[in-house]
Amino acid sequence: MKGRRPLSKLQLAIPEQETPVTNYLTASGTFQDGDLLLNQKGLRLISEAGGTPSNEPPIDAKDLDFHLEDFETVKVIGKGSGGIVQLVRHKWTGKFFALKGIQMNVQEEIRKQIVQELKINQASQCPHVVVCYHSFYHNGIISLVLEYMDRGSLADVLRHVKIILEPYLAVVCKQVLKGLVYLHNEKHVIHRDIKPSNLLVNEKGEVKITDFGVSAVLASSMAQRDTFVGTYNYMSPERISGSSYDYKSDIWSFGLVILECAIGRFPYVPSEQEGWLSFYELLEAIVDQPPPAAPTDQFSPEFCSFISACVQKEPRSRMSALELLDHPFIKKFEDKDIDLGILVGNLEAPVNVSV
Ligand SMILES: Nc1ncnc2c1ncn2[C@@H]1O[C@H](COP(=O)(O)OP(=O)(O)OP(=O)(O)O)[C@@H](O)[C@H]1O
Repeated sequence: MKGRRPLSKLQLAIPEQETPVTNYLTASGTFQDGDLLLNQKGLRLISEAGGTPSNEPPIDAKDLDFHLEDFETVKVIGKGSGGIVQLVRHKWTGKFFALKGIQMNVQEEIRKQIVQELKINQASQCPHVVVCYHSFYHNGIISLVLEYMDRGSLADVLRHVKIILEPYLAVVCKQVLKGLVYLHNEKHVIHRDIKPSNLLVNEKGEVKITDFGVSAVLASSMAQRDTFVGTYNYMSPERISGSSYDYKSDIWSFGLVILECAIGRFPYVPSEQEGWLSFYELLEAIVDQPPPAAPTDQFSPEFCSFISACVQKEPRSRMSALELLDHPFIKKFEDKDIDLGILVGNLEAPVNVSV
């Protein structure tokens, strides 16, 4: 197949920003948008009614101790389309965090959504969603202080282990589904960018969803304008074809990710073929072809049925995250005491530090 591009390069650049970021800066360099103030000292909400800074910031008092200068860089641990992710150490507490920097040269509409999502992010309290402890805005870059996940992402894990066996996958699925139930049923947000690099793992074997804030918003803006940054690979048929979509769109992406973990390759690339697919080939495959399935001769009926329940082309036919938690595939391994820590424990941590 000629003229094909690697899957990882299926990206479009963000167009020039329409409104310069400086338009949103106060004289002191603080970023202000409606009821939100963001500067080097962190995020504050201004009371909706009075328009003056609230006496009660929505974040814990302890978070106010976070200043960018209080972090020292240990090393760069990842690179995304929006910027780099560094492992940093908080000088006063000695604790390690992942500091993710995102360039703010985006259009006003997207910037507004980012700001909105940051509020949701800071309030998030679920053991299966990566905690965002704090956010800074400085010199055109938004920095997020995230919980450090010392085994990286599922994409990193897959690079080492190639495939993940069903018992371990069931444990991964259960945790991701709990995170999705939290996002869908409690926070009422669609993640929009479920993919292997957004599912993070730590040494304890905990799996957590990340990036439901900024990157998800960048991705979601594609439906409204041509500013999509990221990958189309895991997009549901309704979403990639520009139709309206809901929480079930995340379930499609989740099913595709889990199938990829099981078979060791992106499901839309046949095994005999190189990992290359143009955007239009991918679009055609996702929209016009039958959904991918787990090979019945290699996987249990429960697993095949689980994948099928996720990757139904008709969103209404897909199970919800809550329903999937009760699926026989999840139930099958529930009392087996499977420790994912054993699978990821042997993998190299991005750096040799204990958190
Ligand atoms: N909280 C974290 N703890 C540990 N590693 C992380 C953390 N967040 C991100 N990483 C690492 O950094 C990498 C890059 O993350 P980032 O979210 O910037 O981009 P991405 O999801 O890979 O791609 P894109 O920007 O296109 O969504 C991840 O794949 C992961 O390996």
